[in-house]
Amino acid sequence: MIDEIKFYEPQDSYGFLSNFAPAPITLSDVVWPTSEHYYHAQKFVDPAIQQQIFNAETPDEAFNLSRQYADQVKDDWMEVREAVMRYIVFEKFRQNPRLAHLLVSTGDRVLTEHSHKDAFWGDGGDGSGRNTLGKILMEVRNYFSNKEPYNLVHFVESAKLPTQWGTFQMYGFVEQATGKEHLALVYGDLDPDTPPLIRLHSECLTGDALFSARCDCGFQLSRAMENIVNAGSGVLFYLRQEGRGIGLINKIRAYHLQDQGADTVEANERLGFAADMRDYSFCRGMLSFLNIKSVNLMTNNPRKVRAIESAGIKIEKRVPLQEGNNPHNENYLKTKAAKLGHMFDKEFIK
Ligand SMILES: Nc1nc2c(ncn2[C@@H]2O[C@H](COP(=O)(O)OP(=O)(O)OP(=O)(O)O)[C@@H](O)[C@H]2O)c(=O)[nH]1
Ligand SMILES: [Zn+2]
Repeated sequence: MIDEIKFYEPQDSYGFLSNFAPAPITLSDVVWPTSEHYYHAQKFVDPAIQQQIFNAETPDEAFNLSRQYADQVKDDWMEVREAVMRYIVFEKFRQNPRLAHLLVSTGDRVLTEHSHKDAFWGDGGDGSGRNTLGKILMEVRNYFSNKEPYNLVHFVESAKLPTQWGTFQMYGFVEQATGKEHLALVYGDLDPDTPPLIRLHSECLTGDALFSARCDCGFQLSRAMENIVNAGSGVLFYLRQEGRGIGLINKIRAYHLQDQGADTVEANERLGFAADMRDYSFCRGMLSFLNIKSVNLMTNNPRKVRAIESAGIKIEKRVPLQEGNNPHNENYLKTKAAKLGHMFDKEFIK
């Protein structure tokens, strides 16, 4: 059986593939509301008709107008229509990164416009049609599938996550290079022109879920979520980089060495690891999915700041996140400051 996605109505699942889906496309300083509007307007040389189609309230109205003026369609339209469609479908996805991510996330499934009315662009309803639109979408998908940041993570699904601080929208991603599952918890509405308050939180099962006081992770996690809710909007990225990238079992090995006197950096090194094995480059994929170009980043870690910047993300402001200092993590925090360069206030680690 072929794995196929059939789409048609823009409000149905995979409706974003339809030309009727709202997807603003800017060309020569004007904004076309949908690819359908643009496509129909190109049939005419008369600028008045083009303008009328541009102004159509809905894509259905744009379609109907083009039928109304059928006798004025330009002579070579049948020769150029496929090229026009290819161009505008490509622009639709290039200019709407969320849609490009969703397109790439369809993987290698066959995309079919399931249209009873159309056997050229669609499948004709019974599968006998040419599905030219589906083929163009698959070509465009091929292009973005091989391109950063679209190939870094695949978005899978989103759902509500009510918490003690407020209700977040949780987005699930799969990192393409490793198969790891990462989360973005979005609170409130993100404005594309304002850098949101974000936290890139590396997984620490012991601190985040098991209340460990050996580190500051659990305390930072709750404060970060609280801060985001208080700010009115923001994103907590939960990155599956357990143990600074060495994994849970190796972190227990490292803790064992620390119980015997090693510090957090020495323990990693004795196990044959670098002090910090994390790679943040895939974060660009999640940020681009959320249309975030610059951020206010909650962290004390200068390596994280550098890594994020070198992954192409602009840090507008660093927001310190000093939480949970206690007798059990006193040495851990001091080592972080001395060897990893964490920027803590003197009072926090005294
Ligand atoms: N290998 C190792 N990992 C640890 C140890 N203690 C905590 N971790 C891990 O360190 C990571 C902490 O990550 P973050 O909370 O992002 O903290 P950070 O990189 O110090 O930076 P900020 O909190 O942003 O300032 C988590 O993945 C923890 O599992 C340890 O002693 N050894
Ligand atoms: Zn921790």
